[in-house]
Amino acid sequence: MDALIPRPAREIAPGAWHVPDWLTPAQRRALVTACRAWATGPVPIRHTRLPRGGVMSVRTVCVGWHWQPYRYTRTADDVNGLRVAEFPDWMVRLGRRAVLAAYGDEARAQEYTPDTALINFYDGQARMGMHQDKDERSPAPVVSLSIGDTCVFRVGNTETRTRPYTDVELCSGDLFVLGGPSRFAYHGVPKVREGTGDPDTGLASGRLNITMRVTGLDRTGK
Ligand SMILES: O=C(O)CCC(=O)C(=O)O
Ligand SMILES: [Fe+2]
Repeated sequence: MDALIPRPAREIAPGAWHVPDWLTPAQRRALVTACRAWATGPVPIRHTRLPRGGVMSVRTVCVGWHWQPYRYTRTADDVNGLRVAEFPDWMVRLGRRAVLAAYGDEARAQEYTPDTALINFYDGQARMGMHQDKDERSPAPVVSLSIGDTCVFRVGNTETRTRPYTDVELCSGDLFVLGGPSRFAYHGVPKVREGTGDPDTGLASGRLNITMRVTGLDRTGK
């Protein structure tokens, strides 16, 4: 994003924080490399199939727990039946730093222990409709990291998928945290601005989004 236009950190709705340019260029590159490896296996990245027969336009691969509409399991039963990659400790630490950056609360950051990440890849045509992240049994924040093409991220309210909502431009390196009263707010991605990313990240085109979450499930999935 144009460094001449300052983009201060901003609370978009109560508990919903946008922290522009949070990831360093080195972190962006490292995340692209890690996500590229996860995309190949043990469970390959795929368009998630929806129960009523459609497919999502984004491609998704998960670590820690596998998400399929609308639950988490350890094995990717709707893909190849294999167990997903372990959630790495470095990602727990990154999630804690993200919570600290959003809320400035060291204790809240230290107790944050994400155990799953959904990694979404958007080409220029991909979108995500308004939805709530509600398959987790924990009110802990969702930490979202964006790399590559800029998108329009729509942050709504907890009651309806319609207005009132606020549109935010998420650029490469931006952090967004949905927590507190906005943890279960509707949100979506109505548009990706094709060709706006920085190839130095290692991503030649498209948009990568990583959301870390706390499933609230124990090891057996209960
Ligand atoms: O791509 C984004 O910024 C949001 C992704 C999202 O809402 C999700 O994976 O649940
Ligand atoms: Fe979401």
